[in-house]
Amino acid sequence: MSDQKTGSGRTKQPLRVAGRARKSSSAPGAGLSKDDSDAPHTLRSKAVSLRTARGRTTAQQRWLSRQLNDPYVQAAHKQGWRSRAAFKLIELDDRFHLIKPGMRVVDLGAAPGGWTQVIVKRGASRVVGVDLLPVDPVAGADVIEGDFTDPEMAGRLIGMLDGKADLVLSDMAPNTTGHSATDHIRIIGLAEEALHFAFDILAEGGGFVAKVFQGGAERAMLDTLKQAFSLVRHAKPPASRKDSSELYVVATGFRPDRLKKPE
Ligand SMILES: C[S@@+](CC[C@H](N)C(=O)[O-])C[C@H]1O[C@@H](n2cnc3c(N)ncnc32)[C@H](O)[C@@H]1O
Repeated sequence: MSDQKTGSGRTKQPLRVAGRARKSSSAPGAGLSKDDSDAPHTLRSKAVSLRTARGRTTAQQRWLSRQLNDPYVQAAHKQGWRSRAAFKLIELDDRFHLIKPGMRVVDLGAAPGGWTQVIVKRGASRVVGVDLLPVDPVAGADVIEGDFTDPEMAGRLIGMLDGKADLVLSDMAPNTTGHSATDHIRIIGLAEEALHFAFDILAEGGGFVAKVFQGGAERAMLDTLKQAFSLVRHAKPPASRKDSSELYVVATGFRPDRLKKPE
């Protein structure tokens, strides 16, 4: 990846994690995921094991070849990010100036921890997160394993944060089914849950970012966002693959007074 000039006085190469990237918990030993969060340093060993399988070009091999030739995967490996997804947050933050030193941030769908690394590196003072998958510890953050949609999870995260949040980020993505309408509805469902959680935990003026897929069902969520935040934008960061319908909603300036009170 080419270096990013942030426009906010930040260094061009935003993070250099000392030493080699750690083994990621989201690098599934059993099979390959299409998920682009797959930790880059595990790919070579996957390639070796796939090469031992004789014969046809499988979808896995095509996926692996794409990963190996992806400049973001290579840059993540070199710079010590746990995922290529880290660059998406870097790009979103460079553009929208979301993370400020001393902030309290919630990271939903954190594994393997690329976004968590970025949040900590950019100066957040308190970072809590959750993922279905275990996440190797990130110094300066507390990430738990669990399902965000569990009824007790929101309360657990609120307890861990011990106060209001300045920023709620959701990079959660369900496993794709291949049926785009179904995938769209599932990811919007997760984003909506994240938004309602954000309503409970965000301080006035706070921000909310969530991954969605283009497809239409996000319109209702956008209406809610526009009501509750001063500014709502869409962004597809350059690191987001062009052939993916993924994009992010970025809402800033939370206005709790504008939320409809229950009757
Ligand atoms: C694209 S990955 C996140 C990548 C991460 N932001 C990073 O930079 O490393 C999406 C994650 O969402 C998680 N996820 C999906 N559904 C979830 C749920 N209901 N609760 C918690 N995590 C979930 C998946 O396990 C997956 O690790």
